[in-house]
Amino acid sequence: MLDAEMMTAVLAALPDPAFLISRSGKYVAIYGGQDVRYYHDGTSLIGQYISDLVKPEKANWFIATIERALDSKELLIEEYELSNKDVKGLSDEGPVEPIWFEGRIKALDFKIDEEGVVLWVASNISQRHELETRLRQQSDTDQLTGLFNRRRLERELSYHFNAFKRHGYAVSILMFDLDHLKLLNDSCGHHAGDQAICKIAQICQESLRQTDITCRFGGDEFVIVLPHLNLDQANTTAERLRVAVEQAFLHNHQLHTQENIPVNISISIGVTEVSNQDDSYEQALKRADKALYQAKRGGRNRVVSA
Ligand SMILES: Nc1nc2c(ncn2[C@@H]2O[C@H](COP(=O)(O)OP(=O)(O)OP(=O)(O)O)[C@@H](O)[C@H]2O)c(=O)[nH]1
Repeated sequence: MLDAEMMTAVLAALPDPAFLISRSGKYVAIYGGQDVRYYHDGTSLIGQYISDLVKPEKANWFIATIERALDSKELLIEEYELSNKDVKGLSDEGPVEPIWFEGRIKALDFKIDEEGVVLWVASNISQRHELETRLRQQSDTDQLTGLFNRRRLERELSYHFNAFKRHGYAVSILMFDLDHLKLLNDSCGHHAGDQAICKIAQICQESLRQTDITCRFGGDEFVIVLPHLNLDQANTTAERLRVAVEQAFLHNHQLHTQENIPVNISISIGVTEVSNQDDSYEQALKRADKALYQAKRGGRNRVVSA
């Protein structure tokens, strides 16, 4: 059997720090987590209160989580970010960058100083978190342009469609397509076609608001979701974008065929606003697609709304 001394040694050897924290947020004890590559020494925290050590917003979250663990008696698993700069009184020795933690929090069935206590094991998951973030970004991003891809667009449309239904704020959609890209590819080469696609992506990013969501839908088709813009405002935005593309290629990025004939690049845009009659975002997207088709049929380099 293990004696008390052995138990103390076992607890001290725990790879991840394990805190005992009371309902009021007092650090009662800490065990393990002594590898400075992963953790800061937390012994200076003992006897102190979370609310005195971290900013109010974060402290409130810690206290609420402790209360939830105590009241539910369930094992809670929570991810959170913390830097030693966020916690008063921690030494500088240890990781420099903020750490992503996975906290495993469980109520203990005894009290200390008449207060419920939880065991809070904080594991450093920064590497895993960074990998997850990178993978999520990659799976949401179009490789050529760096814009969001169709998969991410569907998520955004779904989110804003539901928000429209619930909160009633306007949501508009632009769908646009390069004019005569095939001709450009054939006369100037595929690389010039790629360059034109990238330049247009850049123009979108420069001329739209940060809250607008620009996506490469596929090939030479793009979709932009404009939260909080009604049809009139979306038409104005579309026209501004059309002109910006036309002007950019006319003045700064004029492309030429191998015979040195200038090639004018333009886009055709379909615009629509999500309406109460729409049962799904797909209906609105189809409307924008039809308007785009009309813009092409009407002679290209124009905006049509539906
Ligand atoms: N360079 C390049 N070309 C692409 C890419 N994706 C699609 N295309 C080409 O873009 C052309 C798109 O064809 P369409 O949209 O039907 O026709 P278009 O020539 O653009 O003519 P309109 O859209 O009718 O004005 C096809 O020839 C595709 O091969 C890409 O990533 N790079």
